[in-house]
Amino acid sequence: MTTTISVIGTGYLGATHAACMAELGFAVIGVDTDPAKIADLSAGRLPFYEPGLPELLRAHTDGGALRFTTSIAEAADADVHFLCVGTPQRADGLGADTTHVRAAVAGLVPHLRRDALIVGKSTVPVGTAHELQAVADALAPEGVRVEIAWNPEFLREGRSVEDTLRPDRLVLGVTSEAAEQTLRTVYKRAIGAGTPVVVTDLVSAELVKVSANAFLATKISFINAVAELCEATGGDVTDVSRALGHDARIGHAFLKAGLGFGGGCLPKDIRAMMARAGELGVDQALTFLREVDDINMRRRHRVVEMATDELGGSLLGRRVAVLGAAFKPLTDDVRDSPALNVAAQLQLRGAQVRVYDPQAMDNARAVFPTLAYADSAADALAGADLVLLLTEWSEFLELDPAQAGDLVAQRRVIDGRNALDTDAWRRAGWSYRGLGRPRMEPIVESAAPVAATELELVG
Ligand SMILES: NC(=O)c1ccc[n+]([C@@H]2O[C@H](COP(=O)([O-])OP(=O)(O)OC[C@H]3O[C@@H](n4cnc5c(N)ncnc54)[C@H](O)[C@@H]3O)[C@@H](O)[C@H]2O)c1
Ligand SMILES: O=c1ccn([C@@H]2O[C@H](COP(=O)(O)OP(=O)(O)O[C@H]3O[C@H](CO)[C@@H](O)[C@H](O)[C@H]3O)[C@@H](O)[C@H]2O)c(=O)[nH]1
Repeated sequence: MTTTISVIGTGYLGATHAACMAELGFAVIGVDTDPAKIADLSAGRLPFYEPGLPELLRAHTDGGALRFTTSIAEAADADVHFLCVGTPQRADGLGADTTHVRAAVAGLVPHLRRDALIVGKSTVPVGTAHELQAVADALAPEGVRVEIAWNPEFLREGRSVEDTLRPDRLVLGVTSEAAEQTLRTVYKRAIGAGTPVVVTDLVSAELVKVSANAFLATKISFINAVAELCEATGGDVTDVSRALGHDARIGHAFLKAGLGFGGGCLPKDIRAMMARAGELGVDQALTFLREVDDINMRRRHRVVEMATDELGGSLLGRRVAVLGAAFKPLTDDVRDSPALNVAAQLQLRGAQVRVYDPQAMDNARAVFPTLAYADSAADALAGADLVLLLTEWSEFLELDPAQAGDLVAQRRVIDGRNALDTDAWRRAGWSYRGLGRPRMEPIVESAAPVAATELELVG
């Protein structure tokens, strides 16, 4: 008999998980409270940009292994239920809003007709799984036993299919041997021979997830703090980072200095972790995360300062091309996007900003409708006094600096991601500023190289 899986919440995480579970051979039902999202997914249309996912979605909705509904009752007969609903930052503070995970469990459990395993994948404050178990126990129909497990998700947007089908580790927070075996069976086709599986309790599983994101955020802010030092001293953070990364104990990953981290996860998760530590009376353990957050936000202000400085002290009426709106390349996600934050700050200070992003234009318009948007990179560059690269899409890294130079009013670029080929841009007559790097002037090629014989004569 085919195992049936339900996936509750079909956003970036849930839609990916549902399609990948169908790819692994299960019958999958995806449930979401958003009817527009469900209409799109049911028709095989992915309502966001994620490489490789549209093909999986289309294949399995067409093939019948994957279907979607707004009715949680229809999920009741599944063998395993994955919780993938949002846990956004609470409007009234820094903690995570767990309303949706509670609502999902409270919505599902009364419909269950047999024992069930509900597996949390959302990122939650430590202790949530135990609270959900209490909710489930209170609402379970007579004779039905519901077990909550926690299986945190580590996928990265832009690589979510690969990360789901070939995870670098699995964390199974369980309270019974049976739950562990069920999850091992579900993931059997995804885990290669050497994939580590860490089996642990609910609390530790919840903690792994927030700790992983806090560590990644700390690594980025560490190198961005070094960038601040470089800016004060004339050092080049890209060289410092490269040299640091060669130490195998440190590594190159997540050591790229620039505009810092954004997105729907890292910023909210470090704030939620601090808030939870406060609630638990151990806030001192995580006060350093306040610094991590502050360093990160300072980078955004620094780019605005640099832009003002480049334009002689005032942004008023100056034309600024902003390349990038998504929080990173390969996604259309603009949640807490550093690029959009900078674009909005520039506009507030009187600049005429034109933003272009290859995938995130609709989402950007929805969040910042008053910003001006260009139809293409070339359109954004036309007549610009200053160019800002804020999301390192390959389309921008592949721009021909000479052709780009013909479009702008002034050949000045600020590379907020330290990603451009500096020499190529400088040789095309651009002045270049990166973050945590010295200002670089255009390279003027000398017209006639000195002949070797002349050098010998001088020697
Ligand atoms: N996006 C990622 O890369 C990623 C990776 C790992 C973990 N996570 C975590 O996964 C969770 C979801 O993140 P996301 O980025 O997919 O968010 P999202 O906002 O894209 O999706 C959440 C979905 O849940 C739906 N929803 C809310 N309440 C519901 C309910 N009661 N029943 C059914 N559906 C409901 C919403 O309509 C929405 O479609 C968060 O906890 C996040 O921290 C996200
Ligand atoms: O050296 C680096 C690496 C990343 N970033 C920035 O950090 C942010 C986050 O990047 P990334 O972690 O790749 O994006 P997410 O898709 O948000 O993934 C993170 O958040 C997910 C949700 O919790 C987790 O599942 C992933 O493991 C975790 O990497 C982006 O703004 C990047 O531009 C840097 O500034 N420097």
